[in-house]
Amino acid sequence: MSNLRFSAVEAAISRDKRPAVIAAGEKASSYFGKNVFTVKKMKEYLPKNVFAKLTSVIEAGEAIDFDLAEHISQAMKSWAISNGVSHYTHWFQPLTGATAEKHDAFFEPGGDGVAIEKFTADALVQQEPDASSFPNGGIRNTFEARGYTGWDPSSPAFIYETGGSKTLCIPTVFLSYTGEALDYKAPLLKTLNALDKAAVDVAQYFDKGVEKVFASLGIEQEYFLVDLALFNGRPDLQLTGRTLFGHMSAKGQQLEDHYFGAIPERVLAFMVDLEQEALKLGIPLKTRHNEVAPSQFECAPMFEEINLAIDHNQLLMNLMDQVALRHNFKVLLHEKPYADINGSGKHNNWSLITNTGINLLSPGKTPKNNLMFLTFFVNVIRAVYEHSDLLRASIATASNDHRLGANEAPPAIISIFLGSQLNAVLDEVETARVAKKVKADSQLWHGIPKIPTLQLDNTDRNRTSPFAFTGNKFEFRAVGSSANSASPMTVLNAIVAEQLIKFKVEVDKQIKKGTKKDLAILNVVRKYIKESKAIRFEGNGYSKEWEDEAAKRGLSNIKTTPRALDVYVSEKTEKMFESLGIMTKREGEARHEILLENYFKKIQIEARVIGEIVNSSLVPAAITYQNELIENVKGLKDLGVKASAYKSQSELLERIGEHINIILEEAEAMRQERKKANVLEDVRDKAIAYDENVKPYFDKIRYHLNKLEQIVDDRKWPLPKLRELLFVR
Ligand SMILES: NC(=O)CC[C@H](N)C(=O)O
Repeated sequence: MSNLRFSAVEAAISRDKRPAVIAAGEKASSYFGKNVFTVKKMKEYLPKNVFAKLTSVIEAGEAIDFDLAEHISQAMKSWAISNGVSHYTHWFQPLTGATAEKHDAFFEPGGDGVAIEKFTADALVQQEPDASSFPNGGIRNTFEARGYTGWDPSSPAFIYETGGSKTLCIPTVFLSYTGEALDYKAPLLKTLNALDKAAVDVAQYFDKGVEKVFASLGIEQEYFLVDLALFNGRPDLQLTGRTLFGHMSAKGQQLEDHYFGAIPERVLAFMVDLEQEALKLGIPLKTRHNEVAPSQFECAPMFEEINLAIDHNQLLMNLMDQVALRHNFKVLLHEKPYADINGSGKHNNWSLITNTGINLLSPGKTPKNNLMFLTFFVNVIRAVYEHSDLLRASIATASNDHRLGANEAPPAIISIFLGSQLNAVLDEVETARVAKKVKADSQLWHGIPKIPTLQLDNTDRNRTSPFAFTGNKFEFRAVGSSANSASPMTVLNAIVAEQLIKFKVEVDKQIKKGTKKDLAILNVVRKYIKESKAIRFEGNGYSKEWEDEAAKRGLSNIKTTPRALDVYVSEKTEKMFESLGIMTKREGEARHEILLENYFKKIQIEARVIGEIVNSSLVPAAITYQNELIENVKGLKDLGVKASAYKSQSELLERIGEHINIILEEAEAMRQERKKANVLEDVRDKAIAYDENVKPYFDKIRYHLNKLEQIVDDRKWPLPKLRELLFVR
């Protein structure tokens, strides 16, 4: 078999289909967190008095001083070295979307041929990577390259093992020399403080015992697996993460036989391996299953504190990639690797939890608790209503644009699904007659409907909703599978913090005027319910009626990234981020520029790959077959066979010729549009040009290539077909 396709198919077919699952041989609980420098391990490695000091610092939420950092660095070093670690690195999340690391050895020569293993507080707390080589939106120039990574003690250090080498990874933020955030983590951490303060202030209306509120997050991660050899046979998958052409396999997901089906053994072996590695890193993976599309799967951990959950998800994506290779699989985290079947999301399940263990988005059993629930619930709705465009922007990428609006992924219109029960509750609160003057507490509660205890997930499911309430949390479903969740979660935390601050101002104003506290709260809650009604939608998010209705309600429907991102630099957004101390105007502008740049570069790469595949691979294959047909028809004619006997062959020849011609014409026209876009100076103009003038060619070219794929001799088609990518495993 000569061509790459057939050798790839052969390699994929001959893999061991029933590999033995490598079991850890121990209970998962015995190795959970084995590679994490947990508080328990710190206790083991730190002197008693130092550990006591650390505990009190953590409890008070104070900063760790240098002396304490010195002790921790020594403890960390001893723990790491006793586990066979040779190097350490600051592990950070630049705006590339991936994680970054630069390793340094503990080893240090001392002179006289002796050497020691060294790690100091300095090395733990701060490092200096080159900031200009990372996306920085003009904040850093090549000649002023300095940037800093700074230790985030709220996320524990861990040992990452790869290729027999072990590295101590220290989670850090990444800032420019001038102090601007150049990463996803720094703004997220800032939102946590803002949210904590705003939520505590409101929670104290109900419970003076609440001293801390944190956001929790559980991230469902969808992904595709494809055999490594087949993946390597597709330059488009390799370079862009998605197939840019390929006729849909005759059998796709239409029989719905894959979802929750039995997991193929080869895939299961990968999953078990992944879970074991994840658990060692303290990532609490709990769920695994087949997703809807063929070769699509999902894994999900238990929820955690939001900063940790996001670090863990970033780590998990690395781990998935690494572990998959051991099984000769490639993990596809792209939102839409295959055009006509489901794409992949990263559903973010978000809630608010108090230090007293109360989930503020879980309806309570008593009327008082219900009012607390309603307060937070309605404030989140109001916040999403107010900043829906910003939430849309927070999930906008070139790859997610392909996913939104079809195949169980939410549309670009942001709306909230509450489920019939809670919708009815809000309607009741809105219209209930509440006594103007409350003599006794008991009277007030007439205005608050009894909320039935909602079991987790007992609300109906609406897969077309971007933001759905699921019993005791909100699920932001629009987040793409390859995203760093810190982007949408920074926005969500911030807008809710801003909203809670406004709420308290309004309630306090009423209290000052003499309204009883609970009534004042209820008044403002009712006002918010009325104001934010437009964002609530229970129906089919894909329908044309909803598009029209949403437009009438004033909700925006921005389908592609370049324009969706505009809101990042709107006055409203800048004011919100600045007033909460999360991002300065300059940081916002830099982010906007980085995202636009990322967008046009992604489309530019796709366009180039299409050009290359068309010209050097698929069109030549079609021409080879066309030549065979020409010979065939000529031969028949020469033999004197009557024309009606090769009429279809002649027509086939014509069809092939027409498709080839259109493909070549369109590819050339696309190249010309690219050239025009490339000379545009302004990055927004460039991104829009790529979106509106270059991208439309993709589907046109794909259409004709797919037609060719169906008629050209299968033996001559050089690149793996979708049916092979999706079903050979
Ligand atoms: N079953 C599901 O939840 C499918 C979700 C879908 N894959 C998405 O893109 O979000």
